[in-house]
Amino acid sequence: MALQQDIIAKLGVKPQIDAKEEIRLSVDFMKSYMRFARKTALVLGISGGQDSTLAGKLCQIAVNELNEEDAGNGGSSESGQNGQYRFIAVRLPYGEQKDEQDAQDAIAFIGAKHVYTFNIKAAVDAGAAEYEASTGLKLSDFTKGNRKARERMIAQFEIAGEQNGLVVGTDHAAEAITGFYTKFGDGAADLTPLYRLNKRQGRQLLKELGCPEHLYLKVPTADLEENKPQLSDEVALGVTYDDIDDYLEGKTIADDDRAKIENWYTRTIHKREQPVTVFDDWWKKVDR
Ligand SMILES: NC(=O)c1ccc[n+]([C@@H]2O[C@H](COP(=O)([O-])OP(=O)(O)OC[C@H]3O[C@@H](n4cnc5c(N)ncnc54)[C@H](O)[C@@H]3O)[C@@H](O)[C@H]2O)c1
Ligand SMILES: Nc1ncnc2c1ncn2[C@@H]1O[C@H](COP(=O)(O)O)[C@@H](O)[C@H]1O
Ligand SMILES: O=P(O)(O)OP(=O)(O)O
Ligand SMILES: [Mg+2]
Repeated sequence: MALQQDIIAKLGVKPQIDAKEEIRLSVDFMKSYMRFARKTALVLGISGGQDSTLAGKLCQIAVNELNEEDAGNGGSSESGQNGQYRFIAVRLPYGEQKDEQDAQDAIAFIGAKHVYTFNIKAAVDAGAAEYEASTGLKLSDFTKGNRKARERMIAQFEIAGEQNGLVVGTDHAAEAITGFYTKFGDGAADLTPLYRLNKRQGRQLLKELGCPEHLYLKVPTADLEENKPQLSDEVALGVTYDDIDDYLEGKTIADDDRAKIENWYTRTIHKREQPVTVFDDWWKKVDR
């Protein structure tokens, strides 16, 4: 119980939310951070899944409001340019994506005005071939999957670096607790507006925003492994998001599910920390 309370506090999860208030919190956070950082673009990969649909919609609302506020000030913003704020949605398929239509539906729902398609296949395959040629070893399908997530990260940082932008991440409490993301892949971002929400709270926000049902009821998948196409997160984790969400809301769940979640949490502490230094001792307290 003590660990559960500790995790809930660390991840900042509320047992109940008001969807309108949480939308406002995320939008205002992104607007004020963009003004602080003097950045004019938000960059995010849109996969066709729940999390990027939600984060993308919040980004679009944030830049629309910034542009309206600047126009209302007669264009007398710090930079003096009206309509300067942009949300850049990035499609990042590996070859052809089976659920491409969902990604297009997400972009339509978001109302994204700037969309790039960056096919990561050539870069991923070239890197994988180079690994095999240089080491003489076979690259596993699993590790090649993580390479895909990192290639997506590189593409987004390249766009942000060139276009005065910030990379938005979709990490939220139900992913953070299990460390279910690729370290320095989709785990790498400049700001994470969904942080604190669990999976069902994300769905609540999407409903409030008028999202088509098929996008927020979709089975969550990282879809990184060729040998296991569209493998659901829940199968890979061995625990359901309903159980993870209940746990994060402070409820009592079955002992074996609790044990699985806490085991994922402990094994992945390193992903939620900065790279370890001589000054760190968190790892000395981990019971392995
Ligand atoms: N949200 C999603 O659906 C999503 C997205 C991407 C990836 N994933 C999943 O996340 C998983 C990622 O795989 P992973 O976690 O094996 O790879 P990873 O690359 O994210 O993390 C493993 C790496 O972390 C480092 N590391 C491991 N233990 C460490 C420790 N104790 N201290 C410091 N560094 C350490 C090592 O460099 C190791 O290669 C996969 O199961 C993948 O399917 C899920
Ligand atoms: N195919 C994809 N196209 C664009 N962006 C993608 C794609 N797959 C993943 N992403 C981005 O990565 C995060 C994490 O995805 P998970 O499904 O949680 O692994 C996703 O929100 C997109 O921003
Ligand atoms: O991150 P996304 O958008 O791919 O959502 P999900 O994790 O639900 O697949
Ligand atoms: Mg996904």
